[in-house]
Amino acid sequence: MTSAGMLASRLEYARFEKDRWKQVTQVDWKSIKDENVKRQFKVLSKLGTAALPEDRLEKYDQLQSGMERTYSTARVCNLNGTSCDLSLEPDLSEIMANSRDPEELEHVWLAWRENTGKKMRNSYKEFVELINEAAELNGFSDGTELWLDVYDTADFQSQIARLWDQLTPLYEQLHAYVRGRLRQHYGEEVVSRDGPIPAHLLGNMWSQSWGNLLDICKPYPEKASVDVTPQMKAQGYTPLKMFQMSDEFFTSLGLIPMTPEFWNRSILEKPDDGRELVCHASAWDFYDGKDVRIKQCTVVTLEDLITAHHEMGHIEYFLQYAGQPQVFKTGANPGFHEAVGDTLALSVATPKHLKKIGLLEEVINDPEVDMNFLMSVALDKIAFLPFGYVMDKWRWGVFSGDISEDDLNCEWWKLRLGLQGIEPPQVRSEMDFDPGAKYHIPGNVPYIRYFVSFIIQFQFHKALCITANQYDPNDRARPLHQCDIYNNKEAGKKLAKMLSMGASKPWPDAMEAITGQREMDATALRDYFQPLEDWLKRENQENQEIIGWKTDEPVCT
Ligand SMILES: C=C(C[SeH])C(=O)N1CCC[C@H]1C(=O)O
Ligand SMILES: [Zn+2]
Repeated sequence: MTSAGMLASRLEYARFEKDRWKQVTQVDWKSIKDENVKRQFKVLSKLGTAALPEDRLEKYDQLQSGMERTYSTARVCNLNGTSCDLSLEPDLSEIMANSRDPEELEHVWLAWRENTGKKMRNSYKEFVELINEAAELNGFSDGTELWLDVYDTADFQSQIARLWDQLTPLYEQLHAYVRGRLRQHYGEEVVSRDGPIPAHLLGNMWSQSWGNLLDICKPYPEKASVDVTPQMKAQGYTPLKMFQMSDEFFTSLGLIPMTPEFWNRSILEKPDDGRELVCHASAWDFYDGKDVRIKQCTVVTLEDLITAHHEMGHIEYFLQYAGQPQVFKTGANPGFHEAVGDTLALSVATPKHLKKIGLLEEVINDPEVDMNFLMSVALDKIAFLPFGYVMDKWRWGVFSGDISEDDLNCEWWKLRLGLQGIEPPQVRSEMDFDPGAKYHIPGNVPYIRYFVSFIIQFQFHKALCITANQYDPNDRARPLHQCDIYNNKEAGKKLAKMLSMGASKPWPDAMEAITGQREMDATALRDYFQPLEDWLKRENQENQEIIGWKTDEPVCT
């Protein structure tokens, strides 16, 4: 469909939404006794960006599709300039993951931002005005209030701040250890003893997950690591096989199998016919209980096998709540939708499960192999937390006006330095717009959902592991990080019960259905990583690593 065609259908749908909204506002729905019906009206009483006058909505869509197009068509040159057609997926992501040449990493890091964020700065400023205009038309103060309304939680932002405070000590231990290993690898000239970590050395274009540094950060380098990418390639894995394996995990729990429409209509590999595609992985619901699809430019790596489970989690959720009224066909809150696949992936990534599926020859019951595994999970899950927070803490500040439009980039780097303890390879300025180098900013996808997901997926995992008799808090022989719920129908039943609720009840009810708790709680995450946290404290003490980082060096002027 052309962008003009997409625009026309967007406007037509906005007209439909506005008509429906006008009808709803004429009903005294707040006095309806039936809780389920009242809840449906409450959802329909919010209009979102469709409240904008048509010319402003058209501008909103034009700005967003323009920024997304800039992002998804960006190409950069390699270090020596012999090729200038490198795209993010797979080229630049592969370099950021595997290159150990600081000069090449710095070049790719800078070139990507030059060709994405920097080109979007003015569009984004105008886009923020329209988000705030839509918020006010919905009776909210700004875009932040509009975005957080879906959580229906009065003190949501302070709950997030509290969760991050609880997890900062663990993050600082990991940060100190990783900085130490990177300093050993690259030398003190490149990585200091007490400063922030250079962002381009962390194995990922946005420093959001550090799992690609396992070769440098493995606690016991001489012992097996669980990055089974080589075995996947050696066994001739294909993207299709990766999704079939994920489907098999879901059905082993008694959950709903992927539909024929899914297999016939999904795009599981980057097309090689020159079609431009937004390669960022996504899952799509066509709301008929059968037509569900994934679009993912999958490569054969463990990282993409985990992402495949992440996206299949969205699909399973779509299928489970297909019987709900239309307005309830979504997650209990956006974090729930992001947590489903990751929860199952916590079982898939275990050495025990990788052996079951033939990707690990043997699982040596060796505490050092175990520590290597825990480190691989922490490099993704713990490293991610401050990034997940920064992405929306910055946008909340921009929408509310706490961050002025003249300070967009330097306020971004103040948060990146303060919360993540990372610094850019070169001092940045307000000529740059580095937030725009991350898909979810031009794509206008709220991000705190992933922070919420990384907390609650451990609550879900812990509850399902207890149900599957794979974890007993009082039995050290069965630690949480070794749990694999594969094939357990009881755990599957408990998960399905929560998923089938969709958004028909407030999210604490859905949380209670699976965990017995009614709030987000970081205890399960801390329990999972306890053995690693103890190890990190000993290791950092032995190596006299400094915990924390200096913030006096300018990162943006
Ligand atoms: C996989 C998706 C699509 Se819903 C995604 O955007 N994620 C999953 C983890 C965090 C975030 C990212 O890639 O930045
Ligand atoms: Zn997702």
